[in-house]
Amino acid sequence: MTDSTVHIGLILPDVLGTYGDSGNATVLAQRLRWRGTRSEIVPVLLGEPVPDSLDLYVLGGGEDDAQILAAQQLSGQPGLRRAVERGAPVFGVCAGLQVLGSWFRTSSGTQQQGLGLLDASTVPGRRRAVGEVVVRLDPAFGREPLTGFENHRGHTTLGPGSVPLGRVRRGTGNGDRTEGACTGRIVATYLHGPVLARNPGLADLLLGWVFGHDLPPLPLPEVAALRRARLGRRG
Ligand SMILES: NC(=O)CC[C@H](N)C(=O)O
Repeated sequence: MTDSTVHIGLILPDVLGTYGDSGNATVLAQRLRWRGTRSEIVPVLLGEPVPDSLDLYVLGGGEDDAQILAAQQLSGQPGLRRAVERGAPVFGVCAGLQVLGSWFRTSSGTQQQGLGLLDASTVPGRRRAVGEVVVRLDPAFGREPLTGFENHRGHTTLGPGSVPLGRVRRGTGNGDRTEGACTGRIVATYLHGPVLARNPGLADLLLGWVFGHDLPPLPLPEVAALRRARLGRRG
């Protein structure tokens, strides 16, 4: 952090804004506010350079054509890559995951290079995956199951340079019973929700990386109740 304000880069919300994933930036800012830390959401729109100085970056989901545009726009400039080299966390959702990967092929057969920040390649599956997802997380990413909503056709295969976030209990995820991808501090998932609203532990994992230490939990009964409902648990 350059000062006591955490700067959250919201990358291309005008292009990757279809599924409400910009809410992930709002969740991060609110969790900081609840802990008494100032933050600023910095939207980076199409045609603007990505500043390499921000503390954390989020990318959302979008349609095939939108994500081709996003990949072309982001690969033509050094901002995000420089930020990653500095150790800044990056969080991508669905199209964001695919764009952060090595390459993806869309439903119409167009193949597009991604940013290569994740070792992940994506091809269209036979049918669209739509619905609720529950994932058993690898303990490195949290102890509680990840929940969210998926709406995508892409199936993603990880190479040795990335690890999945966990294994799918319900839903499709990457398409091979794994879900999401991580390399260093780059984390991506197929889940919408916004996913950080539904999974505050994942939000705090990212924020902990910004601060360099784990953050104390925020006891929020309404968030806990929502999680229980999503997981089909009583009480
Ligand atoms: N929800 C999304 O971001 C969709 C991503 C991509 N267009 C797919 O269908 O796989």
